[in-house]
Amino acid sequence: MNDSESSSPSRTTRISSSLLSEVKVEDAVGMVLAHDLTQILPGQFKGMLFRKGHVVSPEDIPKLKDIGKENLYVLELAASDLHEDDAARRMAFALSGDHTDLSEPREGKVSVKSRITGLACIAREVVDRINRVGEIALATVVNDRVVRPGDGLAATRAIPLIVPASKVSEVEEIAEAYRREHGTAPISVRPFRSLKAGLLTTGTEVFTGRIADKFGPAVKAKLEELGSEVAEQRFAPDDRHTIVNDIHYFLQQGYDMIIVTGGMSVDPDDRTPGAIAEAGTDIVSYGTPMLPGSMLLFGYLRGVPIFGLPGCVMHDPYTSFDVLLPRVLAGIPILKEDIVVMGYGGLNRC
Ligand SMILES: Nc1nc2c(c(=O)[nH]1)N[C@H]1C(S)=C(S)[C@@H](COP(=O)(O)OP(=O)(O)OC[C@H]3O[C@@H](n4cnc5c(N)ncnc54)[C@H](O)[C@@H]3O)O[C@H]1N2
Ligand code: MOO
Repeated sequence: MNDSESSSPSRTTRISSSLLSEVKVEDAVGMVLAHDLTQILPGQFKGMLFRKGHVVSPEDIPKLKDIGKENLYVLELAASDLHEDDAARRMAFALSGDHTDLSEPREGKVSVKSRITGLACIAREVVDRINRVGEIALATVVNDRVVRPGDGLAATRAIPLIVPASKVSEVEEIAEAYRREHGTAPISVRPFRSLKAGLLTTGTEVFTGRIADKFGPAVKAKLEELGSEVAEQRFAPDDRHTIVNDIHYFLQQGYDMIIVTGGMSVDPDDRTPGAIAEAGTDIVSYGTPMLPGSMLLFGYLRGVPIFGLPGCVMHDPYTSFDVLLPRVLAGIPILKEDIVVMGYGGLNRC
């Protein structure tokens, strides 16, 4: 806050080109609140006690004092300024695109939410540029996160109650430039395609029935959760030739994705990576710098995405498969560099 123009009974402050006059709570009966007022009761409640536009009544006075309000603002907004609610609304509108919804402003914040189950697409460079503008805040989830209907993607807020409209215009220009260049908004959601996968479970111990298959149910559950399915599961012993033949069989069936499980590490019986290569796969990466899931292989066999899944995918709830599968389902091509950068932050409980 800047200069104060008078003291008692009310103090007037200039913010940007607007005037904020303070009125003692006792003198505010009949007055219209200029912004939402928040109450925080640690462990119990955090939210609005009074909404912007509320007309102060005598019964409100003790409640206002309980949340520490001795004075309230009367606002004279200049044409070149924006109230926090309008600033947040305009920024959220400018930034958000496909499959998103906007909330109403609450306590100066507008939330951008997903309308569907899909992959959050967040342009990090835009987020950073906007947060360099100053006096405004844009917080988002990380790019490529799986979101469900109603999940938050981003929230916008002005830091002071009043911001120069030029700050918001700057945000709108950054968002518009991104849209022009990329044909999509900086914040959007990509829907998942519904793919049919061929699943080949390797391991002589499973093939011969020594142990029950635990990989099938785990992979099926992961695909179904995102709207895809295992169309057919086959079993193979640890024999390279058989694995190659089964992969080719899946290709002939026209499945959208091929998943081979087990036999991905360093034992002599681990035949899967060699078989996937021999089948003719363009291997993007064998080895993924993430734990669990470091022995995962990803490639394309005549354009069909193919995974080699290590044993941990059957055991650990979150592995490199959970990072890459949603991207494949969203139709995003996986490049070597996408896998290289998974190492930073890629150590999960393992
Ligand atoms: N010396 C090293 N040891 C391990 C390494 C390594 O680099 N050096 N990598 C580790 C990592 S990381 C993983 S993950 C595991 C798993 O690798 P594999 O994919 O080769 O798994 P398998 O050897 O085929 O089996 C391991 C384990 O899981 C059981 N299994 C496999 N498939 C099924 C199935 N369909 N249903 C039920 N159980 C299954 C199998 O019987 C074994 O008990 O390797 C680490 N070790
Ligand atoms: O493929 Mo394994 O993690 O990395 O457990």
